[in-house]
Amino acid sequence: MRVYLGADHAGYELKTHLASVLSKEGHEVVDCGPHAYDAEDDYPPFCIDAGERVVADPGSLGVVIGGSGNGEQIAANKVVGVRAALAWSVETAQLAREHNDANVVGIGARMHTLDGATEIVTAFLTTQFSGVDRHIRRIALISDYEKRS
Ligand SMILES: O=C[C@H](O)[C@H](O)[C@H](O)COP(=O)(O)O
Repeated sequence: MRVYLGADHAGYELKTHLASVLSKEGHEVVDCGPHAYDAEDDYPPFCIDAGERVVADPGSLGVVIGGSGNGEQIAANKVVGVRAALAWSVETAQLAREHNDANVVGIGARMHTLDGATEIVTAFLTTQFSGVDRHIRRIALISDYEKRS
């Protein structure tokens, strides 16, 4: 699977770790930056870029990483067609895919160990959307609103 990664300084170490782990697992990882550690950088451009690339590449998924994951999720969700979920456990990551068909996950690197965060991201990447009618209906309501706005 193609996986787009975006972050900021707070997520830089985890992004680097994930790029290595996911590549070894056979994923095609696209690093949307930052490409060097800069303690003063800002997450929006990197997360918006990751979100745009996911939308332009159906079947791909995105991971946006910061200190909390909150701002990263907010930024990615500004891209039309992105459904970014903040996941803080394996279960919330799985539900983001099963119920919400999320195509981007936000992760708070300061909230987890590297291994713990990797487990959450792996759960997100390996879980399928359930395709259940009620979830399709709810996602369509969100998309309809997005198209009207
Ligand atoms: O929601 C935003 C993220 O958690 C950022 O990674 C965080 O705000 C960065 O904080 P600071 O600039 O204090 O390192």
